[in-house]
Amino acid sequence: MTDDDQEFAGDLARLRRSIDNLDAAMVHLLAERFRCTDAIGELKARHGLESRDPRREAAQLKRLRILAAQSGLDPDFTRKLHALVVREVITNHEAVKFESGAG
Ligand SMILES: C=C(O[C@@H]1C=C(C(=O)O)C=C[C@H]1O)C(=O)O
Repeated sequence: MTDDDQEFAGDLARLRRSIDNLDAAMVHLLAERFRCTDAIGELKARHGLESRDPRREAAQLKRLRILAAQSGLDPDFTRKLHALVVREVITNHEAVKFESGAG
């Protein structure tokens, strides 16, 4: 192995260790977020509120677009990620509503 090969292998391993740490953090952050949205789903079902809150989502998207631009993340990717997460949250809320007999 040349010095260049060794440097490459070291860089790749170091970067992949960071990615593994970041993936673990993302899983923990998402788990915590779903714990909060599950609790909100229970509250909404109990109080007869709609699962979806378009005004809240619009405010989140506005804020996320700014944060993405500030941190160098593609704002469109941020929008797609938000849509994916919220879609899952709404599915969970609808299930809770149905199970509670409010659906
Ligand atoms: C969690 C809520 O319910 C829905 C899910 C949202 C989210 O995942 O952030 C935001 C708005 C709602 O459409 C909420 O109203 O806060």
